[in-house]
This record gives sequence, structure tokens and C-alpha cells, in this order.
Amino acid sequence: MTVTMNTAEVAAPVNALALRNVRHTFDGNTVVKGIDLEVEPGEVVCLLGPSGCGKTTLLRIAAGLEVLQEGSVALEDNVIASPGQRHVPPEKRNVGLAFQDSALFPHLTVLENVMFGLKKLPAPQRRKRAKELLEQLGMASYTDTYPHMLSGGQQQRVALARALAPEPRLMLLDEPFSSLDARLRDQIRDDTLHVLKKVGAATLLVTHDPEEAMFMADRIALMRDGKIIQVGTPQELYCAPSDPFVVTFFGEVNELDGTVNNGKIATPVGSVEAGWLPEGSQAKVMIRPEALRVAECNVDPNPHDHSHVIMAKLLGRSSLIHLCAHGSQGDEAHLHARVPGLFLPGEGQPVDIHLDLSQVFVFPSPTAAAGASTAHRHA
Ligand SMILES: Nc1ncnc2c1ncn2[C@@H]1O[C@H](COP(=O)(O)OP(=O)(O)OP(=O)(O)O)[C@@H](O)[C@H]1O
Repeated sequence: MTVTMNTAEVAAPVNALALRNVRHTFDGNTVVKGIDLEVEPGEVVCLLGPSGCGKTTLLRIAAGLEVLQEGSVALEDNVIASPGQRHVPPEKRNVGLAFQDSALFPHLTVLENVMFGLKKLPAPQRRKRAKELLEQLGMASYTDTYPHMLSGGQQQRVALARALAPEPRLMLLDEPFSSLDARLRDQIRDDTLHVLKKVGAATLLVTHDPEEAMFMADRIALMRDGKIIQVGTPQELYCAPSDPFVVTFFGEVNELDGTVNNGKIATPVGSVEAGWLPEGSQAKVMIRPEALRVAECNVDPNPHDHSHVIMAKLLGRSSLIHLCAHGSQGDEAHLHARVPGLFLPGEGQPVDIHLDLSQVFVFPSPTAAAGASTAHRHA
């Protein structure tokens, strides 16, 4: 039997958005420095990074709100921006936009605001679709309310519903939850994620909050100073960081300096593998507080020669233990351990410390890195 293949079925999936070698300069200051990034259909990608690293500029370039200076922007494989040749205006890109300060139309009710982008549909369908989205974002009881009667967070939710209503292939969201208080933010994030996945919209979302990025993203692009430092799934960035900056961006970390000796680096909490670094070279050992397992023990006669607790604080869902760690070679370090739940040993309490090596990362020291491989390995 001859099997005929439908070429549409075997074609590689197109990218919803592809940014190629995008560079952007304001007044002689280059703030986006050659970015390549794709968003696949239905995928949520978070642009994460510290303030001023160029996230919003990149999003505005994708939206067409900033005219592209260098590189190219393609939507579903159609180039919609290339310098000096093509600039499809924002309203012709079929892209949903929700920015921090998305303004609603003040003279329209909440329902009319959301229906605004649905002009092509018959009125009953527009109303039904707008109501569905408002329901999904917890705003069903505000349909007849005017924007000035809503809180900032409620206005943000309506702006999200309005952006989602026309079912754009691509959503561009800039800090869409920033004006919500913590508890409401968790709820709206959750609702938004479910709506995005239900609608199947590809999404590029800007945030400076690593936890938000991990919650929302299929993939995270972590930026610093106009460049992407690492792109990958939340697990890849958290568990296989390519650079010390990636480790520290996701939370506090203990940092120790050491020397590679017989392929290992000795620390006060045990030795870690570093055979991929040159013998005798300097290295930085980064230990997440969660990597330190702490157990009380009895030691006589001098507990202060043993690892012990300096102080312990309850942080809510976890306890933070300040430790004085003593190594077998007489080396000492002040380390922070994070332990789930309530664990508050007294000051001076001797402890045994066990290292979870999956949360320990070794990098060549910056001076050594100049001459050595900058690749890293799990310890
Ligand atoms: N229109 C502009 N004119 C001049 N400089 C600008 C303009 N827009 C942004 N910049 C500068 O470009 C750099 C990147 O800004 P951008 O808003 O893209 O960063 P960001 O990562 O989104 O920061 P944040 O998280 O604080 O919003 C900053 O130094 C900013 O001051």
C-alpha cells in the first residue's frame, strides 16, 4: 500500500515569534546587544532579568512600538520588521498587548472594553466571548462597571481580558501582575496561565521576578546588560546554571573560594568534584542554602570545634540557620542553610551538615576563567 504524506503534517512547526540578532541603541547607549529568541506556538517564554537589562525594549520591538534598528522580527515565519525595509505597525501584527500601564477606555464599561477588539464577530458572540474571559479572570461581577471605579489590579485584569479576547497568536505581556498585592497576584497569575494555555496563545512575558518566571514559563530567557545569558526550561536554569549570575539570580547562595586539588575542591562541608578544571586553579563553589542538610548532634567536650549553630530564624515555610561550619582540615565558614518548616536549634548547638551535591555548582574563578574553559559542571 502506498502511503501519501501530507506535507502540512510533516512540516516543522513554525515559530510564533522569532527575533534574530536584534540590537537597539538609545542615544549612543546599546541596550539590546544581538538577541536571538524564538517563541513556539502555545509556548510561554519569560524574559527575566534585573531592572534596566533591556527586557521591555525587546518586547516593544516585538510589538512594533519601537522601530527595529538592527536584526529582524518574524511572526509565524513572516518577517514583519527589518531595518529600513519593513515595519508592520503594532495594530496590524495580530498581537495581544498588556503592559504595566495598559490604559482602558474610560468611557466604556468593563464588558465594552473587552468587546472592543472583537469587532469582526456578531454582537451576541462578542458579548459571550468577553463574558467568558472576564469570568476566567474573576471579573464577571464588574461587567457594567466603568474603569475609574476599579482598583489598579482589577483594571490590569480587564486589560488582560481585552488583550486575550481576539485570540491573538502571540501575547506580549510586560509585568502584567506588578500592581497586584501578593495574594491576588498569585491568584491572577494562576488564572492567566490557565487562560493562556486554554487559548493556546504563544506568550512572551517580561518579569524581574524569578519565582513568577518559574511559575509561568515553559522556557525562561535570563538577560543581563542587553544579552541573554541562558535560555532553557525553569529546571535547566535552576539545576544546570551556565554562569554564576544565573545561580544568584534565583536566590541567595553560599559562595566559597577554593583550589582544585586531585580533581576536587575541599570545603568545610565536604569535598566537591572539579576534575574538569585545571589542577591548582582557583574556583568558586556555590552552595544553595537548601543544599545543606542539618541535623543536631551531641559532641563533647568542646562543641565549638564542631560545626554549630550561630542563630536560627523562622521565615514562614522554612527556617534559616546561620552555621559555623568546621572542616576536617580546621577550615571554617559562615554558611546559611534553609530547612523546610519549623527547625530552630539553639545558639551553639552542635550539628552535622550533609551536602546535597545536586544543588552545588562549581565555576572557575573570574581570573582563572579568562584562561580556562568557562563551562561548568555539577559538583
Ligand atoms: N525611550 C528611551 N530613551 C532612552 N533610553 C531608554 C528608553 N527606553 C529605555 N531606555 C534605557 O534602556 C535601558 C533598558 O531599558 P528597559 O526598559 O528595556 O529595561 P528593563 O529590563 O525592561 O527594565 P525594568 O525592569 O526596570 O523595566 C535602560 O537603561 C533604560 O534607561
